[in-house]
Amino acid sequence: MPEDQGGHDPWRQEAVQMQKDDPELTISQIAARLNKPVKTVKSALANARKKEALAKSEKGSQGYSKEGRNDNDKANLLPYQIAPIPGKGLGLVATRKICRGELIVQEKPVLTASGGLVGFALKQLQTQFDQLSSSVQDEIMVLYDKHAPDGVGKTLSGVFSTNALPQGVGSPDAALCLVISRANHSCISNAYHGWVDGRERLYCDTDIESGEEICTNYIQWHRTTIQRQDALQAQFGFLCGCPACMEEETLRKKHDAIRCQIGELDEAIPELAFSPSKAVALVEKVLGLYEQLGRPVPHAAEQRHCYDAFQLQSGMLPASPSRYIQARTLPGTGLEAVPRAHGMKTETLLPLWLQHQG
Ligand SMILES: C[S@@+](CC[C@H](N)C(=O)[O-])C[C@H]1O[C@@H](n2cnc3c(N)ncnc32)[C@H](O)[C@@H]1O
Repeated sequence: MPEDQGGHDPWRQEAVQMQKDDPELTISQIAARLNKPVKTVKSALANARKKEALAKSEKGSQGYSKEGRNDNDKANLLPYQIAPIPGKGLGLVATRKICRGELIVQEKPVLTASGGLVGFALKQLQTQFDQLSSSVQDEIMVLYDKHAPDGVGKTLSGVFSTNALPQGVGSPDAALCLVISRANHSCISNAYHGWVDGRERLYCDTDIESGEEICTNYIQWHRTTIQRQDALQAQFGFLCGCPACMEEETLRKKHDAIRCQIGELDEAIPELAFSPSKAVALVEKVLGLYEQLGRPVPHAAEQRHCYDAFQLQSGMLPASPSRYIQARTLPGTGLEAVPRAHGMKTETLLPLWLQHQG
């Protein structure tokens, strides 16, 4: 049996364990520690991931239990599993409670392409694909292709355009990841993406209970139900039936209006960079509007708006408006360390900001 095609050598388990213990370790570092070729280790890890995903989805199809697991299992479990979701194909399901702000998974992309999700260079993509091991190629081609809903006639470009994500907000470059690709959409998503050091990250946006589906938001959030549904149908070919889309009409209209208002204020805040007190008042208003939606303020939104408040009040504005808009969406700005309970008055914010800066 070729070295990268399976087998039970102990080093394979050791490689998997090393990656689990320290997700920041690169394959080259693992290979160096095990004294194995990088290609062999890469292939062994991909095989192990595939087996794990398969075992999990088989478990899911045999009847996934919403009750969660006992405490002994919890320590060894990934916080998610890939499982069938009625009406949506496969999806990600929490295997335990996941807390707001927690990192759910971080992945190195298997394919990247410049030129965005639509205009990416197919040749560039195909060249990268051809250089991957056959097991990783298989893992890519089992992902969903929106142009081949019954799985017949899938293409690499179809799989890529269905699943790839921008490398950070507004980036023209796209990346394809094997696990994060399985996250389905909800207009009241409980998870969000971040791009850090060449890796795609999935974070928890609002607390997720064990057995609950982990969903991201595929489209612009600040839109009415009809606008969201039209966009999802056109771009991804499905009709959204999430709890926000299914709300009773009066409530739905009220929430649609709040979403649009948040969108307008969100755009107005960076424009007010040189009137900090007005801008901070808007930040407070936005956070209040989120609360009127009847659920906790999502973690990503709160981080972004607290970042606004800090930058505006401390006068530490990035050089240009576009830099500023980019910076406010970066995950891990550390501002979550500053509780909103402190209020947003300059005299409270400034010392906290300085403390935060070390
Ligand atoms: C990135 S994939 C998500 C994972 C996919 N369900 C799978 O089986 O691999 C996007 C596709 O998932 C399906 N999908 C995502 N969210 C959905 C939802 N809320 N309702 C129905 N289908 C959904 C759509 O077919 C969409 O084109």
